[in-house]
Amino acid sequence: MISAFTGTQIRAAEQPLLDAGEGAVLMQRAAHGLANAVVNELRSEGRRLYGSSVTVLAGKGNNGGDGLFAAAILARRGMRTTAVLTAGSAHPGALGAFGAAGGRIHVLDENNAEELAVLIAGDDVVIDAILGTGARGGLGGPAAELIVALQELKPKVVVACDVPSGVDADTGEVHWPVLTARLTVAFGAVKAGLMADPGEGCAGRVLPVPIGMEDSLPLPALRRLSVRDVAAVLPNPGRRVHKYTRGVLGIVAGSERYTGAAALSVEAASVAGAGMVRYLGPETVARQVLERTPEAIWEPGEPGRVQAWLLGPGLNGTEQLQRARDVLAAASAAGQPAVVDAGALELLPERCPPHWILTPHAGELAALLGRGEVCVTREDVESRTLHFVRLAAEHTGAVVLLKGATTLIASPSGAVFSQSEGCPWMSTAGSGDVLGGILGALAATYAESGMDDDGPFAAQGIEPAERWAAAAAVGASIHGMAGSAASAGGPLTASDIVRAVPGVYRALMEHRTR
Ligand SMILES: NC(=O)C1=CN([C@@H]2O[C@H](COP(=O)(O)OP(=O)(O)OC[C@H]3O[C@@H](n4cnc5c(N)ncnc54)[C@H](OP(=O)(O)O)[C@@H]3O)[C@@H](O)[C@H]2O)[C@@H](O)CC1
Ligand SMILES: Nc1ncnc2c1ncn2[C@@H]1O[C@H](COP(=O)(O)OP(=O)(O)O)[C@@H](O)[C@H]1O
Ligand SMILES: [K+]
Repeated sequence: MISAFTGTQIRAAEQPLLDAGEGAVLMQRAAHGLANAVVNELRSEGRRLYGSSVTVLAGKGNNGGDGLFAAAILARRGMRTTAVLTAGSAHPGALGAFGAAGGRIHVLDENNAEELAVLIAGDDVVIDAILGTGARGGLGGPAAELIVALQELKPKVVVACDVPSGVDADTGEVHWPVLTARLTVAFGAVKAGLMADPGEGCAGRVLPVPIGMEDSLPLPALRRLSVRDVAAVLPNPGRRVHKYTRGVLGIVAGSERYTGAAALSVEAASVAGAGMVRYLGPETVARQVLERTPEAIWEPGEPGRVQAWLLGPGLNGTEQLQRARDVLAAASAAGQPAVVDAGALELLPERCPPHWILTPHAGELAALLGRGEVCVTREDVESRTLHFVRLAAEHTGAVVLLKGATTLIASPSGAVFSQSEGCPWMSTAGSGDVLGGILGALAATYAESGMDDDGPFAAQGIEPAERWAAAAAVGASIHGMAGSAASAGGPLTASDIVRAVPGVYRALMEHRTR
């Protein structure tokens, strides 16, 4: 499990060490971690350190101090080093060390941003150490000009010091312009803003470097399940199971207009481990669903028993909407878990049970919040994903899974998970319907006993109030892994994601036995 913390939490954890006069030691550890990361990045490209060039963009705070100390280490190891002081002044000790190691210094001013950008862009590595956790807002003036010009010139390798400057370490909000990093070296722990969009999109790979305050960290603001975590909680049918004990999922999806959504979600649920899928919908749609997944059962009348529901993909028309309304009311009364997507999001009651999982994309989340009189646009949600997903979970009382390049899952208890295994090729029609099917299958499987204190989530130390959010994170992770496997770097269809799901399960099961 990767845990992420806000800048405020990390500063609080550092405080006792700072009070004990250990600040300089922490900074040295950070600088060594950053310098080593630069060395490894160059070596991974088969480059020699000696004679390679690095520029550090250094702000006036401790972030700039970390960058300058790291550059001093690199200068002593044979790199040609340059510093650009973006605020005129810099951490005195670090600047002294940098000068003593033989680094060249430029001071950014109103007139030289473009010229410096051209100079820097030719270097092998650029270290962004302008702003860290102490930033208020983003870059302005000549520093912003420098970053805009540099971004256009596409420097070879950008390594961000702690966070890319301009990314809010607590929230992932981005104050443009930001220099997109290939690697972000995070000191002490990963910052929450590196695991939520749009911040994550600027950070590249994130490498946490311990600096000695890790034992004092509080509960994380955000968590990400690793492959090992997902493997550990994956339902694994025992010898005595049968289809009903494995979990039956009821699906209300599709319509005459959107037949494919029903077909995709039913097939995805079937391959993602549901014991059985009962489909509820018009006969014309059901025929196509069964053609693709003959294993599913069509329920023209009163449906048989289920452990969980998936409602919403491709939902349209009076008859299907009424069916979904009835099922939601029944599921609420019976205390059954439900995954609620797309068209069914409009049918939700004001407060939902905490074991319902809502799966909006940014536009749908804006509409969902609008029902509670929070007027926001899709763009607002996209620029403050962590804030709005939390707000939606708080307002609805349900688990809210916000889809995107990074998928955020907020529990009404306040816990948030972040998964990012997918790839941009997955932004294709029907991809969300497949996710719905996977989540539905997991909900049906976990419904009976998965959430108990002797279940798999408890064994991973996940608190009862966070377990349904963790289950949704498992679904997002499997969906992302299946999409990336199906893509292998190229385009894909939603059907390809479905076909890749069993392979992902197999790989995870193997992981478990290792
Ligand atoms: N605590 C520790 O001992 C350790 C901390 N560590 C490192 O320190 C970093 C935090 O350092 P920090 O607190 O000095 O703040 P930092 O991120 O460098 O930036 C703030 C500076 O920039 C300025 N500034 C603010 N906003 C601005 C803006 N929009 N545009 C322009 N300027 C702006 C602000 O000046 P002001 O405006 O307040 O005069 C201030 O001087 C952290 O990310 C990690 O790298 C590690 O070494 C481990 C040990
Ligand atoms: N850029 C991206 N990178 C990775 N995954 C993405 C990206 N864009 C979208 N996705 C994923 O693709 C799916 C799209 O779902 P959705 O918007 O509901 O599409 P649809 O309604 O067409 O099925 C979500 O699971 C989302 O997380
Ligand atoms: K930085």
